[in-house]
Amino acid sequence: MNNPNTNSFSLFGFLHSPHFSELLRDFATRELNAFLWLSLLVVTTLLLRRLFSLFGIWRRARTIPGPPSSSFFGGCKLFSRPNFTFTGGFSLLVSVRDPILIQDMLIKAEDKLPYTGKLFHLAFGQSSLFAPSFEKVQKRRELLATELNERLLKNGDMIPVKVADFITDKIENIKKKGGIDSRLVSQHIAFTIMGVTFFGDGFLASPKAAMYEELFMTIAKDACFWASYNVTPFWRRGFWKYQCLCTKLKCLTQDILQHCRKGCKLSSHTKHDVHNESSNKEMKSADGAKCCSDDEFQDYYFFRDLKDHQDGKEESCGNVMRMIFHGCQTTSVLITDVLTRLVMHGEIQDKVYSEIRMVGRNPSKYEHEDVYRMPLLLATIYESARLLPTGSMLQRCSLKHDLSFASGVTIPAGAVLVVPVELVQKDEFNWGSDASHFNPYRFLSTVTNRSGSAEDLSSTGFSSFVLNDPNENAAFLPFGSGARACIGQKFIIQLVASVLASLLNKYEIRLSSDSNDDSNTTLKNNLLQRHPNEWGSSLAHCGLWEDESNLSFLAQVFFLPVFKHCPGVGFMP
Ligand code: HEM
Repeated sequence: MNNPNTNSFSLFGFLHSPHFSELLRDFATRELNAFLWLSLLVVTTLLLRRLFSLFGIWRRARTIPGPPSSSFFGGCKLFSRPNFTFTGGFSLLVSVRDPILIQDMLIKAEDKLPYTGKLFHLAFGQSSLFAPSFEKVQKRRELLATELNERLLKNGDMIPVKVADFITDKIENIKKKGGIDSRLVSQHIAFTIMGVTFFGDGFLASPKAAMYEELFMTIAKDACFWASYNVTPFWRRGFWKYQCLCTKLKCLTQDILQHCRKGCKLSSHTKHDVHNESSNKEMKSADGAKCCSDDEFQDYYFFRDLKDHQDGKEESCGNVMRMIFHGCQTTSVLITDVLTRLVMHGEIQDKVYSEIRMVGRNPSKYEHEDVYRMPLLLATIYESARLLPTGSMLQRCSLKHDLSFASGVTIPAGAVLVVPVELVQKDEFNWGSDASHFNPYRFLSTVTNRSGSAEDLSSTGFSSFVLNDPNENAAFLPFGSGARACIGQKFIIQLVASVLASLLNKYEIRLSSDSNDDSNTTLKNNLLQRHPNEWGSSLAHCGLWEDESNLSFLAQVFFLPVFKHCPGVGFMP
C-alpha cells in the first residue's frame, strides 16, 4: 500500500530536482523554436506571395508601352519601369496621357478605386452615387441625369433668375458691411445653386440656409485631415467635435428639407400630418436642429425615382450631402476662376459684357436658352475650366476584368489608372503653342457667309461666333469623360453662365487699387462695381470709372483654392 505522504514527498522532490528543470527548459526551448519556425514560415509565405504578385505585376506591366511614371499619392518610389511604378503598395499604377487612349480607357474602365469616397464617408455617411463599382451607381446615375436635365428644362428659367436675385441682394448686404472676397461670392453662388437644385425654392427662404453653408464649409475643410487617419482616431477630442459637427450637418440637412417640404405643402393645400408624422421620428440635436428618419428623404421628390433602387442601408441624406458638397466645391472653384480670368483679361470682360447686353431682352434677368447666344461667355467658362480643372487627376480601375484597348495594350484587372488632367489640358501637343494661355477663342468659330468671309451679326442680336463642342477635343477633361463622367456638366454650365450673365450685367469686376503688395497684385484683389448704366441702354462698357464713389465691394481672388492640392479633398468623388 502506497503511503500518500511518501508519494507527495517524491513528487515534491521531483519538481525540485535538476532533472525537472532541465525538462522544463527543454520543453520551453522546443515550444519557442516551434513558434519561431511557424512565424518564419508565415512571414516567408507572405513575403513570397508579395514577391510573386510583384513579379506578376512587373511581368504584365512590361507589355505596357511608355516612359516610366513618377510616384503618385506622395508615396516613396522604390523603382520604376516603363509605365510601372513600385511604391510599396503592390498595385500597378498606370498613368495615361495620350488623349485617344484616355478616351478609350475612360469608356472601358468603369470602376473607381475601392477606397473612393472613404474621405467623405466619415463626414456625410454612405453615398451610393459615388460608389466605386459601376454596377452599383449605373442606375442612379441615369436617373439623376434625367432628373437634372428634366429639371433643367422645366425650371431652367427660374433657378438662375432666383439665384441671381438672391446673390445680388447678398452682395449688396455684404457691401454695406465692408469688403467681400470673390471666393466668398463664388461660394455663395455655388451653394445657392446647389441648395435650390436639391431643396427647391424654399431653400432661399430658409432661415437656416446661412448656418448650413457655414457648417458645410467647416466640415469640408476638416474632412481631409480626419480621413487621413488609417484607424479612426477615437482618442482625439477634436475628432469627436468633428463628428458632432457632421451629425449637426445631417440634422440640419433634414431640417431644411422639412422646412422646404412644409412650404410646398402649405402652398399646395394642407399641412397634412407632417408635424405629427415626423414628431415620432424626430430627435433633437445639439443646436436644436431636428433629425428625422431617412424615409423623409425617400419621399423627397428629387429622389422619388431613386426610391425603388435604394437598398436598406443606404442613406439618401448621404447622397444629397455628397452631391451638394461636390457641386459646391467644383462650382465655386470654377466661378472664382472665371472671375479671375475676367479681371486679368479686361478686353474679354468687355466683349462678354457687350455680348450680354446684345442678348439681353430684360436688363437684369437672363433666360436659360439665352446663354446659348453668348458663345464668348460660355467659351470663357470652358477655357477657365481647361486651365484650372477642379481636380488634378482622374482615377479609374477595372475591378473584375482585364482591359484591352484598341491600341493593343492590355491593362490587368485591379490596376490603378490615372489621368493627369492638368498636364493633358495644358499639353501643347493637344492645344497648340498657346496651350498655357487663356484664349477662349479656341472654343469658337466665326460665322461665315456663303462667300466664306466672316459675317458681322451684331445688328441682329446674334454673335458672330459659334461655340464648338469642347468635348470634341479628347483632351478636354474638367468634367471627366466616359462611363463615369460628371452628370452635372450640362446643368451646371448653363446655370453658371446664366447667373454670371445676370451679375456681369450689373457689375464690372476689377482689380482692387487697395492692394499694397505689388508682387501679387495681378491675382489678388479685384472689385465688382455696379455698372452705372445697369438699367440704361448699351453705353460703352469701359470708361465708367470716373466716379470712384461708385465702388461697390472688394473682392479678393485667389488663384489656387485652399483645398485644391490636398489629396482627395478636392473635388473628385
Ligand atoms: C463645375 C462643376 C462641376 C465639375 C467641374 C465637376 C467635375 C466632376 C468630375 C471631374 C467628376 C469625375 C469624372 C470622372 O472621373 O470621369 C465628376 C463626377 C460626378 N459629378 Fe460632377 N462636377 C461638377 C458639378 C456637378 C454637379 C452640379 C453635379 C450634380 C448635381 C455633379 C454630379 C456628379 C456625380 C454624381 C459624379 C459621380 C459620377 C460617378 O462616379 O459615377 N457634378 N464631376
